[in-house]
Amino acid sequence: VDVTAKGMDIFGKLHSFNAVKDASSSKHFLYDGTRGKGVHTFKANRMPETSFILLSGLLGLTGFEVESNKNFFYDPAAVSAHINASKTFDYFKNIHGRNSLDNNGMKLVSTVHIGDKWNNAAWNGKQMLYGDGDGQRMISLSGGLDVIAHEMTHGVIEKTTNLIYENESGAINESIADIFGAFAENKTGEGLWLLGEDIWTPGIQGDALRSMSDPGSVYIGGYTEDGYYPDHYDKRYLGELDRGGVHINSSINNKAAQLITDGGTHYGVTVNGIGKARTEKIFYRALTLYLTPSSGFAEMRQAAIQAARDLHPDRNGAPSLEVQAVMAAYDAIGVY
Ligand SMILES: O=C(NO)[C@]12CC[C@H](CC1)C2
Ligand SMILES: [Zn+2]
Repeated sequence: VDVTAKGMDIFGKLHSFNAVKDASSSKHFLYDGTRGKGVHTFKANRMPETSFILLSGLLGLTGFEVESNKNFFYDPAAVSAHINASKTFDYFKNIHGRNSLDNNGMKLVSTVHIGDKWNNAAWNGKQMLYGDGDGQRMISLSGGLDVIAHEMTHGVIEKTTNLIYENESGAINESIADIFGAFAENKTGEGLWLLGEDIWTPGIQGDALRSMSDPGSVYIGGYTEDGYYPDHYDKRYLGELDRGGVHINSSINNKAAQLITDGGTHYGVTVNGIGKARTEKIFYRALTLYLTPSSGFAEMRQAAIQAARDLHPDRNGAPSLEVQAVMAAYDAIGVY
């Protein structure tokens, strides 16, 4: 039976959400049958992430039902994952008309409390997995809506272009995950362009895992020449660490997306921004119609221009403002 349940998220905020009540045991579970084929959230009781990722990927293991006491749920990490998965489902449905990750209502399965103080989250091809963080570097990653939407976008990418997860195509994969992570979270102000800011270093305010508007403001250590995330194609990481820099070079395309949205001058190139509503449609169309599994930065530029031209045709032979913004943004990050 679909019921409305309540619970606190990891920030102590109270939420009401859909759950189901087992008729016989009258226990409630974190299953929301109102979105696609369902949003179902489990817990792993700190099973090591390596075995969980393997078993869930291979055998579809999902972990244990999260039970409530009457209809109040006392597992904040699970409540956060459940709420944020639902919000991301609604983002793809309402903004892009996409019915879950596969556009066929695919059930959204998440499992929290994976590993012991695991500072990470992952999409394993079947479901979302969340660590609790170590409490210093990160707290439960299910509390970060941008992180959850980032992971779910990996699922969307897999069901559409399936960009190869290494080198340039992997960086575009990561960047698209960041882009829709940011747009689904839809914060106003600086938080919009920060990734993981809600779950990153609880002791320090204002920092984040990555910045899309100012990649070079986040230190990444010895990967790049200056030790900071790159904000230009000429500064890309060319080594083989991080599967050829997928989480490093993604920042270059992230900067292009931020310039297309907000506008700005970058390395002397000025972009006139077109806003979030048009930018997110351009990237969604580029992802679902024009990118291919091996697409790198040059192909990303062409796909975004073509998508922008479809949505905002040339007028009297001149490119629309939206197409001009895309071209200028990719010029600004050195991708021609
Ligand atoms: O970029 C990622 N995965 O590909 C991250 C790294 C930290 C957040 C959770 C997982 C995002
Ligand atoms: Zn990712």
